[in-house]
Amino acid sequence: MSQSVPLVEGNAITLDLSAEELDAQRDHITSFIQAVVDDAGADGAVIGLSGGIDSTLTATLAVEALGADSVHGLVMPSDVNTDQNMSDAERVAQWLEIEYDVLDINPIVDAFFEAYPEGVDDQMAAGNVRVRTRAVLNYFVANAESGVVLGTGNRSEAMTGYFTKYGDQAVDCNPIGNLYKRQVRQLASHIGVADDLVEKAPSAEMWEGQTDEEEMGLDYDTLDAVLALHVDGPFSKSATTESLGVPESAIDRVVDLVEQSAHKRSMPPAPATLHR
Ligand SMILES: Nc1ncnc2c1ncn2[C@@H]1O[C@H](COP(=O)(O)OP(=O)(O)OC[C@H]2O[C@@H]([n+]3cccc(C(=O)O)c3)[C@H](O)[C@@H]2O)[C@@H](O)[C@H]1O
Ligand SMILES: Nc1ncnc2c1ncn2[C@@H]1O[C@H](COP(=O)(O)OP(=O)(O)OP(=O)(O)O)[C@@H](O)[C@H]1O
Ligand SMILES: [Mg+2]
Repeated sequence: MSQSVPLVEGNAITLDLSAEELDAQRDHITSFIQAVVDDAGADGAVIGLSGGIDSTLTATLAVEALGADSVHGLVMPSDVNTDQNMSDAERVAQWLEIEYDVLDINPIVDAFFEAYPEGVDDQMAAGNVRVRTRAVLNYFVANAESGVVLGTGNRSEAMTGYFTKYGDQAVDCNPIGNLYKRQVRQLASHIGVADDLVEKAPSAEMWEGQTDEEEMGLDYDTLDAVLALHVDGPFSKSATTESLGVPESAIDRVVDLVEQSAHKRSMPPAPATLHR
């Protein structure tokens, strides 16, 4: 199955995967996780659990790939996480029967804020500190337990740069990185994740009340379709506009997000070697 060529029948876009395709994705991703852990010579995997669908699906597939004894979940509340999400994160760990710890990141984040109080009122800067603090803890556990850190980034986030550089992106692999967000939900539902988790509004929870769709100014179904048709696929701007019935401004917004975030998808550049 190709992710780079969207399926279009007439004017209907079928980003949706069939049951056979979802089974194939399930096998493909679990094989990928096994290969990453084997190649690293690691004993298992560490994953942050947020109660959101990306970490829930990734953890579920990791358990299928490695066994529950080889997956360690970290639930890392801060004062801007909802109790509902944190209890959902614990519920997922219990459902999967994996070892997990609840690590309060507030004291760590506060230490950063005390070190540089000038940044505290900058919602984005402060939110990114929360995200990067979790990355440090993921690697603390991975180093100590000879594990790899499983990322939870999906294709829609990767393409738009909707992640914190060296934060939730600081991982050893992204098992669901080939799936658009809509397909993440489909696969999660297909493999038996509870409906309330599949249907929950996506949120980075970097500040109170944040939702992905509000911040991006786009709903995921539109974003995914524009990515699949126009950015990954061969459709022109006008053909995409016509097929989806969305304004050109939505296409421009997506293209802008993709272009502006190019720096997040490559290694930090250095000047070319000067020959002596
Ligand atoms: N052109 C360029 N070339 C090289 N580096 C460049 C650059 N432009 C910015 N930078 C660097 O990148 C920094 C900005 O990037 P970054 O620090 O990531 O911060 P930024 O992209 O401003 O914010 C992170 C975004 O990701 C979203 N997010 C984060 C975490 C999780 C989730 C989620 O869905 O769960 C979503 C969050 O809501 C926000 O929209 C700048 O401070 C600068 O250091
Ligand atoms: N409070 C938290 N505790 C542990 N891990 C977290 C927490 N918040 C975020 N993470 C990690 O950061 C990842 C990125 O967050 P993101 O919001 O994109 O994914 P999600 O919460 O799993 O799904 P959704 O996008 O639907 O909310 C999470 O999947 C999880 O691995
Ligand atoms: Mg989330």
